[in-house]
Amino acid sequence: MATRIIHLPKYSRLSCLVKPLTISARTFATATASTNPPQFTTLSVDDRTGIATLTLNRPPANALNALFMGEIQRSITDLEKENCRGLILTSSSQRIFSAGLDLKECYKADVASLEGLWCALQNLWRTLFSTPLITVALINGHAIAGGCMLAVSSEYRIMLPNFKIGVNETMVGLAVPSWLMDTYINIMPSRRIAEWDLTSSRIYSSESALKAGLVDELASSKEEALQKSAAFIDSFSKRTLMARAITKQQFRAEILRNFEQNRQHDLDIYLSTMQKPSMQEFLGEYLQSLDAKK
Ligand SMILES: CCCCCCC/C=C/C(=O)SCCNC(=O)CCNC(=O)[C@H](O)C(C)(C)COP(=O)(O)OP(=O)(O)OC[C@H]1O[C@@H](n2cnc3c(N)ncnc32)[C@H](O)[C@@H]1OP(=O)(O)O
Repeated sequence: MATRIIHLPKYSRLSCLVKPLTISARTFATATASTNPPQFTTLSVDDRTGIATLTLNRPPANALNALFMGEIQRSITDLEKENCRGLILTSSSQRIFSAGLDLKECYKADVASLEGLWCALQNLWRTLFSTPLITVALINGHAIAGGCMLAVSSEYRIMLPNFKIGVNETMVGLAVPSWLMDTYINIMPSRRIAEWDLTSSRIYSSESALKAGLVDELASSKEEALQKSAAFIDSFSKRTLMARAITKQQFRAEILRNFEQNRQHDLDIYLSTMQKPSMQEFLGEYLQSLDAKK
């Protein structure tokens, strides 16, 4: 699908409202900046509605590596500049929305690659979480860990039935970073449940995720989910876009500030955990167990 960029009237330009965050040199060094055409995503924009659909397309599992995350991040930034109104994030797979971080790239990787991966995750999260665009995750498959992060960083979640969603971070031996904890708490009805979920690596079915408030709606097909996503974005009239974007920004500002203050520390924790021999040993076994399912 070709990328088409729409031009909305000047008053709907939202990107100018967002006070730029202080971006460290590291961000630029690791943002996988490239002029290459997208490899793992397709982006389409409906000229009539101003709604963009970004489709994740890195088979088989939409596992998040640095290049893929950089691509998603850049698409969001481009859409902001071009005055797009809303963004629907979905998957080309009929089974997997995203399986989270690419664990195959965490296994026996050198420090520079691990650092590139984690910084790309940080940068993608910051862009998605802080965007003034109205964001909907159309979860048409399993959404695990980093996949769940994409969903909970969005403002609204619509999921198809019979899939799994959740954060199994502690189970794989990684602590949930505080900024992602905050992101999860931000959408869950209770902090207590959020703590329970994240400490116990709880994985929900679509149906139980709806009951728990982790997702907002279920849809029986992707078509229905697309309609519901558009209806959510359309529920905000053009007149309210600026006010809502500023209000969203205010709600999320403290989480973003905490992240900026701790991002180096957060990276250090990830690097030291990943380089532990026991962690690498576990990863090798875990990857084998995924393969053994066949
Ligand atoms: C809000 C807080 C968020 C905190 C996030 C913190 C930072 C993020 C950390 C992470 O994301 S760590 C990654 C954790 N992810 C997992 O543990 C998922 C593991 N995968 C699965 O459980 C299952 O694959 C699935 C997603 C439930 C799908 O199951 P299904 O049976 O449909 O497919 P599979 O045959 O298992 O997998 C297909 C294919 O994909 C490969 N694969 C799966 N997951 C990953 C992965 N994370 N990284 C790399 N590759 C993955 C799997 O090996 C198969 O490959 P092939 O054998 O077909 O080549």
